[in-house]
Amino acid sequence: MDRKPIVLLVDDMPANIKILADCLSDQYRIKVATDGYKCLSIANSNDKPDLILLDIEMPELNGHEVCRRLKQSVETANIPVIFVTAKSENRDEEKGFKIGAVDYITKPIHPAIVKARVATHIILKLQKDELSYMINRDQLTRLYNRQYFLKLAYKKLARSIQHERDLSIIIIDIDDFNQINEQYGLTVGDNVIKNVASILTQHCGKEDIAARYTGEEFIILVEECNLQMASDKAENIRQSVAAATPGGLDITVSVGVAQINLNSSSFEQALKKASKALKDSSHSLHD
Ligand SMILES: Nc1nc2c(ncn2[C@@H]2O[C@H](COP(=O)(O)OP(=O)(O)OP(=O)(O)O)[C@@H](O)[C@H]2O)c(=O)[nH]1
Repeated sequence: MDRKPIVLLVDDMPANIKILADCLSDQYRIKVATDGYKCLSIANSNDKPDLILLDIEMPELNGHEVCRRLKQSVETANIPVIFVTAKSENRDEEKGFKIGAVDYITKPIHPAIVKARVATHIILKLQKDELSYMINRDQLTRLYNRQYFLKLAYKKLARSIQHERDLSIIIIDIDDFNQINEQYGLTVGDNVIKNVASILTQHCGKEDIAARYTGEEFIILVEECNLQMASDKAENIRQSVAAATPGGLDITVSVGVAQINLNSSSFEQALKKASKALKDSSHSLHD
């Protein structure tokens, strides 16, 4: 773990925040919010907390409402919330869990208990993050795997339809890859795949989604990109791979491109089109 986990402390009383921060600042990076809106804004930022300690009774937006909103949004639903509150009745605690909290700490604060509970939930959160990273990625290249790519692609497609933004796909296939394996062995083959993945990542913008689609085939979903732009990008990738001699070998890739018709065609149709374009281009390569 190369970064300190982030704990967000939310309480309208600065004195309470100070007590919690004194318990936790040795081990965690601390962020603070003195109202519910600030908490939601930090939780939705790029530098998200790994855990939120949330007071319940706050003016304007109370802790229950904040927790509900956090759990309703896909952006923030997986951030664990612990209520830290003076409300100590069993039914209060039960309500906290029903809303989606993972734990419930009652005031007055006992530093050792806060530390222990925070440690437990931080470990669980980090393990969960690691697990979902592994589930969604291809182990060799660290690109997204096909299943996760398709999940993200459908979301992106819906967004592109909503905002009427062009969307294109590029398929990239390493030529004669079977021969590389047979001639140089699987380890060299693996390195070639890794190198090609890294080259195409260099051509991807922040909003592009790149994945390992099959063994020696990659796919990129490019947002705000029409057919011509996608073709240019694909050609740049093709030339970069040819120039890079991945693993010391003269590797070439074939590319296929398709723009998704947001009005009529489906994602699957665009995939078929791109695959056909890829086949046509690799046939012409071998003709
Ligand atoms: N080294 C290595 N080989 C893999 C991996 N995944 C799949 N392969 C191999 O990649 C090869 C792909 O073979 P083909 O689909 O015939 O690909 P090709 O030789 O490029 O043929 P075309 O796609 O028709 O141009 C198969 O032999 C797979 O066993 C991997 O992770 N590492």
